Amino acid sequence: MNEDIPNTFVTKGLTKVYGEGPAAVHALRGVDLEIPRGEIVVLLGPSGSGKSTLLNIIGGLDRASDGVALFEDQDLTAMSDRALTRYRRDHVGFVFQFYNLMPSLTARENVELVTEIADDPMDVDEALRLVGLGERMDHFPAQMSGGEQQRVAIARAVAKNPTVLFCDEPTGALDSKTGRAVLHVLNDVNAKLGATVMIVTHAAATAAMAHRVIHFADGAIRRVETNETRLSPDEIAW
Ligand SMILES: Nc1ncnc2c1ncn2[C@@H]1O[C@H](COP(=O)(O)OP(=O)(O)OP(=O)(O)O)[C@@H](O)[C@H]1O
Repeated sequence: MNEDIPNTFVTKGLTKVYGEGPAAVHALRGVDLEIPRGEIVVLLGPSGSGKSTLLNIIGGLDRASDGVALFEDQDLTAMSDRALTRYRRDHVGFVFQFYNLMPSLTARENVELVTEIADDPMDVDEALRLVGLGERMDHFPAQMSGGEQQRVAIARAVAKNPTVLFCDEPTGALDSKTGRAVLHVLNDVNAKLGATVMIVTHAAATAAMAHRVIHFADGAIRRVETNETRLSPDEIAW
């Protein structure tokens, strides 16, 4: 993390076109964006409006067609594949709707998969305690509820001490109680570790816990709001 740079991400004219000619899909149509360091940012918008595409590009999983995406002072759009892989490994944690845990490994071993290759990892037990699974470290995914599995996935993502945590529909498969518990964990990760947290969701009420809310439509940003007061996940109407 470079403390002298106020924004984790800056994008200028970020454009993504899938396919060519009449079949071309304009997923991002020139997105200009600033994501300040250490914020929780929620991205809202209709299905197909480009939210995941943006996350994938600034998360180093996909390439832009045009425009610039800066992470701190590094231009992701100019990086080699190798540099992009290193960026992901050193700085980025991902949490998806489906947890992608290894079924044959315990919670602790799933997290160790990441800490073994990370530069400056957290202690594995500490990461599992942070998500409230201190007592479940030796359990396998099949022995856990959906919310618990998602918390293992979050522990795995945060254990490498990421600069930024990307969450694509992190509560999409969860009931309201477990969804809230997962949002609490994301709040804690932001507050205690200082990670910038970006959440794509269809659960619009989640926006109340964010510092900043970005509304997407048709591959472009329509509106950015900042919340003067933020709600705790407990106060969010589901
Ligand atoms: N690999 C791909 N090839 C072709 N088109 C794609 C690809 N990925 C996404 N798209 C298209 O790009 C547009 C933006 O998709 P994206 O997944 O970013 O939207 P989204 O806002 O995240 O949607 P959702 O809320 O449904 O996840 C959509 O029209 C989608 O069909």
